[in-house]
Amino acid sequence: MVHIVIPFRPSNPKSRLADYLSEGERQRLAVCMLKDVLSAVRDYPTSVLASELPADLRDEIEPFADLIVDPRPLDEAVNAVLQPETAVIMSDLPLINRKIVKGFVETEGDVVIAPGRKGGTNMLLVRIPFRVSYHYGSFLKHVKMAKKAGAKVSVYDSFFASVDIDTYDDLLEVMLHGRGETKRFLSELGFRIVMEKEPRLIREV
Ligand SMILES: Nc1nc2c(ncn2[C@@H]2O[C@H](COP(=O)(O)OP(=O)(O)OP(=O)(O)O)[C@@H](O)[C@H]2O)c(=O)[nH]1
Ligand SMILES: C[C@H](OP(=O)(O)O)C(=O)O
Repeated sequence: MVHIVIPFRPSNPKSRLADYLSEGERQRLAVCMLKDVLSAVRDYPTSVLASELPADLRDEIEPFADLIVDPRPLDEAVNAVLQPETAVIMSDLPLINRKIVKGFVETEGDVVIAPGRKGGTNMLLVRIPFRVSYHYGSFLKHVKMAKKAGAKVSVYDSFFASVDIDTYDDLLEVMLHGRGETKRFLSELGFRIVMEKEPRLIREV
């Protein structure tokens, strides 16, 4: 069975949202998104690969996944645990669900990628030895690396899996499509959708 690894950095998360959310709000948002991802992968053995893990967070996550703490940068930490039949699923994908994860892990290919918008790698499944190289257009890098290794590459096409939460505009997608803890948290913070020619996100204070 595929083993799932979820990288997670709790310190100063989602810095691209710093103009809209306090650091405390961003930390809570990151945990809510992680918990929504953990709910989506609950049919598979899962490890959360955390850069650090304060005790309160450890207690919150432990019931749902094994915990690996590795302070090294993302690529190093993931490559240290990556082996065939591993799926790396990012912790900032609050719209994925069990059906999407099942379809992803059952997709044929030596390397299966669910791309993020703007060139990211939101979910990666490897059935061969492989090393990741995140950020800076990682989707194209990973496809090139896999093809250079002679691997069969499959792209898993999923809108919900493509929505990683990085910028203010991404929050609108959560309010439109979310059904879990992340949407509930943003609603508690006062975020609302204004139905105009294009739906618009506002925050009522
Ligand atoms: N274990 C581990 N996870 C990381 C690290 N950096 C990012 N992540 C996780 O990888 C996922 C995607 O990374 P980013 O989108 O860059 O997340 P982020 O660093 O919180 O966002 P920004 O501050 O906007 O770059 C997020 O779910 C992070 O929690 C790291 O150094 N170690
Ligand atoms: C982890 C990284 O996320 P991004 O920086 O694209 O949001 C990536 O997908 O390569």
